Amino acid sequence: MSAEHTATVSTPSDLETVAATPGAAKPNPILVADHVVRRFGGMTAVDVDHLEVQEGVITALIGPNGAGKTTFFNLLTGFDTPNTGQWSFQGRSLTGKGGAAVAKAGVVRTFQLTKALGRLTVLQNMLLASPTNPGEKLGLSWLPFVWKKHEAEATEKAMEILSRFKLDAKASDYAGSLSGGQRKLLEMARALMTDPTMIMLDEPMAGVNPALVQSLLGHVQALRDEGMTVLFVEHDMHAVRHISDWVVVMAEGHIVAEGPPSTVMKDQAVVDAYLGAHHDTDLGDDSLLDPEVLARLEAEEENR
Ligand SMILES: Nc1ncnc2c1ncn2[C@@H]1O[C@H](COP(=O)(O)OP(=O)(O)OP(=O)(O)O)[C@@H](O)[C@H]1O
Repeated sequence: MSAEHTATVSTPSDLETVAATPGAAKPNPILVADHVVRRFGGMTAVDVDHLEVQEGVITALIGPNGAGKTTFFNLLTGFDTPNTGQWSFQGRSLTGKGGAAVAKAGVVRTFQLTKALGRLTVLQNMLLASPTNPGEKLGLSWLPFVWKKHEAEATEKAMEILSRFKLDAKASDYAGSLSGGQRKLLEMARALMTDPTMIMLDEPMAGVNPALVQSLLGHVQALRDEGMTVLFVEHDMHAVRHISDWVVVMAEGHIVAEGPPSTVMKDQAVVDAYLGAHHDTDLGDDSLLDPEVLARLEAEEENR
């Protein structure tokens, strides 16, 4: 984290004064995007005029299928190139930077666990996500004591993160043998190997057993409470309503609404376009976030 950002600690209440309008200015924006356009042939997948993501809060990016959410994520994280547009993180331009440079700047995204990664163990997955061996920069990584020290440190860090997500007992299991919920936890755990300032989660609740959704939500909130900025794409509206501090709605490539979940999810245009009949149900039973209940749910999930 840069010096200028350690000085300011944002909390969700800082958003109370922000206007619920597309492109609204935030008190402490960590990511700012302007005029980001991505076309595929004649089709415009993303056309975001202006977006500010507030530091230290959980922002959900929602919208119907094909709205451009994943494409926008890919652009911001250097995995795709826009036709036009600029964006910056902590005041520094990230425009045109590739995935590795974006990660180095402190922005990391989760990826779905692919088949190939499923054939590696949980610990190997974690070590693959570890930042480059510092010895490589100096051309010293071939020296056994340099790489052994790095490997030992990375393993220790990986095991610490795995234990936070209660996956340490699975360290030597093949990642492919994990349940849907455990895979999502591993995706999050992998992302934390780089000590990010901001984490971007692509559908963290997809394919997760409802019992474990509560646990995942708790983990995401814990990251925010530790000061991390979270931006996540999600279709599960209960999850969005329950943990988001701010919601941004995309449709046909544009940002069509943004605001606190209570406001955005009542917006008739958003409800009609997207949320359907169950928009007013909040899954948010905080008693389920009780650590003992969570431990039981996680144990059940593990034994499945
Ligand atoms: N590589 C590509 N080539 C051509 N068209 C693409 C490509 N990637 C995305 N698109 C199109 O761009 C539009 C936006 O897709 P995108 O996946 O970003 O939407 P999304 O909001 O993430 O949807 P979903 O919620 O279904 O994941 C869609 O019409 C999609 O078909």
